[in-house]
Amino acid sequence: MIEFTGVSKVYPNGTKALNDVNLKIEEGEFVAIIGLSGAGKSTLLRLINQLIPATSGKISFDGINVTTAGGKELRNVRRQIGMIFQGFNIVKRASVLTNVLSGRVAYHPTWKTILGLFPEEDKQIAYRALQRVDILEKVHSRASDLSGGQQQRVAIARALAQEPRLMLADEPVASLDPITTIQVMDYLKKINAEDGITTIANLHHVDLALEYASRVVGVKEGHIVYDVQIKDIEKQTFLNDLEKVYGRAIHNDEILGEE
Ligand SMILES: Nc1ncnc2c1ncn2[C@@H]1O[C@H](COP(=O)(O)OP(=O)(O)OP(=O)(O)O)[C@@H](O)[C@H]1O
Repeated sequence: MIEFTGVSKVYPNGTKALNDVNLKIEEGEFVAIIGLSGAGKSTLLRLINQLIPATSGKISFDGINVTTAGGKELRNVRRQIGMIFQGFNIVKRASVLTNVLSGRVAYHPTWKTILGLFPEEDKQIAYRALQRVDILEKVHSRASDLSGGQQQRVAIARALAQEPRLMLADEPVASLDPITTIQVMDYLKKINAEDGITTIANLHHVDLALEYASRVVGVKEGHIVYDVQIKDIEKQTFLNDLEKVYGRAIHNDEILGEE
């Protein structure tokens, strides 16, 4: 579904964030990207929907070269990719419904969406998306009145309303407490399992990666240094392997479940 071939990213200030990355992700996978702060995880994620452009190499999404796509073709790719951020990125002064309906904008002419003219069918899609994350009762609340975990669920509902085939989650739980973290990860996993939506999540906690992902990819200094299918590995082997990614062993107190 997604293929990186020799992809590098150098930011305008000269920072080499990714260096000759080759990576293939198949439909339906739940991939956790792990690595130290600054390793290049966010860059890797954002290249997929061209939030940032690659410096060299090729990224394809279902055979479409997104690195050269523009206009209609790029819009078509982006429509299929939902995105969730650490800071939720929802419009706080707007209602929950308005936020979720914004996931539908790519399906309509801009002038209609600016005027808030969404067809009834879209509202039904938004209600269903909110139901999936058990927050339908908040549909008319102002987003700013919700807790962080609830706001992230609204963000997931907005991404779902887009009817995506791929979900990119950039540190989706980094701002949440451990209990809310589990809830949000459970929703992402459920959506991946039930809808077959391919999911790629940057995660700071390695035990979340181990528990929720089907595959873990480790990034270090812009290179992919680790790539494992979770079903093929014992927990202790996985923890030992993390030295390749973090440059040192992981201690028990760095694991969420041990906090
Ligand atoms: N817009 C930018 N301009 C210049 N350098 C950048 C920019 N964005 C990221 N970088 C640099 O690129 C490198 C990779 O950053 P990236 O955000 O991809 O890492 P990360 O693994 O996601 O880190 P974190 O876990 O802290 O979010 C870092 O050295 C970072 O400082």
